[in-house]
Amino acid sequence: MYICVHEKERPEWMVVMRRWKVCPGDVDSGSEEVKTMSQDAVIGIIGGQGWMGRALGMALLERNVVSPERLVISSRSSRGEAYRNWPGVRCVKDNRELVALADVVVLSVRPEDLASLEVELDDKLVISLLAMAPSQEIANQLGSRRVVRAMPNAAAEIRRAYFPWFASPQVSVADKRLVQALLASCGTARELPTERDLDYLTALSGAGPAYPALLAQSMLEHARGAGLSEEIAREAVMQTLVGGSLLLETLGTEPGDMVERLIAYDGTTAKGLRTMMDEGIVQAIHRGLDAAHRAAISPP
Ligand SMILES: NC(=O)C1=CN([C@@H]2O[C@H](COP(=O)(O)OP(=O)(O)OC[C@H]3O[C@@H](n4cnc5c(N)ncnc54)[C@H](O)[C@@H]3O)[C@@H](O)[C@H]2O)C=CC1
Ligand SMILES: O=C(O)[C@@H]1CCC=N1
Repeated sequence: MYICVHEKERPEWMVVMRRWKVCPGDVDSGSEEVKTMSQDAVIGIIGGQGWMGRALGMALLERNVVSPERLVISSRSSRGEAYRNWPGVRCVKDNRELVALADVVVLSVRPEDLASLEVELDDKLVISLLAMAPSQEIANQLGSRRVVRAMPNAAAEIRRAYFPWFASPQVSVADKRLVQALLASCGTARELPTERDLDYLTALSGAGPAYPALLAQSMLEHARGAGLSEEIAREAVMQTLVGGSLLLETLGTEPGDMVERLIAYDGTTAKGLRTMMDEGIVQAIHRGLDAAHRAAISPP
């Protein structure tokens, strides 16, 4: 199935995939590089039934970035429940079989499972989603120097992840175009200049959806304590957090300016914010981000 969208309205992944001849009749046939990374590339996801692996696999299929026949996933059970509506997707248990089939291997197991992976990538392109595992460790463990580290977040499940990535020097320009197109299916993908930035963003955006969840939890507890019904408390918290975030994004306002603007009323908001700041909410957030960052660079 092919999607026809006006050039100006095409999302980034669609523009790139068209360059790889995904849509017939619109081929940049002048580039050998583009031909090499054409629709023939098979994507394998190790851990493709887990939270992140499944989110990426589903996004690739639903957005027609990869056809079912070009997707292979491995899981411990070999049964591809998550992919039952996509019979063309190959689900395997043996990661060596996946590696033999795939041109690009996405690694989406937990960091503690990395050491027990017995595969040899023979310099195939690998995209690791693992937190706390440096490129060098991935290269040593999997036998490929073409390593991309990418950091999704839980919002990949609804295609709203911030998905930064860093490529080792052996990754080619064509590889990078492919990576950007694959990851953009889950939200906003962005190449980073250094691996250091990726480690930092593991704490900020990788872990990020947990932070509004904590805020929502504490607001909800407070609303329940104030005697609101469960239904109204939940609706009020969710609509407020979503609406407030969309307001910042839509207006493009500097967050600090929005805080000042609301404090300037010198009313209820000012009382609430000043108390939270006097109690050390900003320092608590900074200390939390520092701790998550430390964990990202020196795992226990
Ligand atoms: N969940 C999140 O919000 C984020 C996760 N990450 C990273 O993504 C990676 C995956 O995390 P999740 O998807 O949340 O974990 P998960 O536990 O949901 O998924 C991991 C999957 O890998 C499978 N698995 C383990 N060993 C395997 C093997 N040898 N062969 C095939 N499959 C195997 C497991 O059965 C499981 O289905 C982690 O390394 C994590 O650091 C990064 C950013 C955010
Ligand atoms: O908590 C973790 O280690 C992973 C990385 C960022 C989000 N989840």
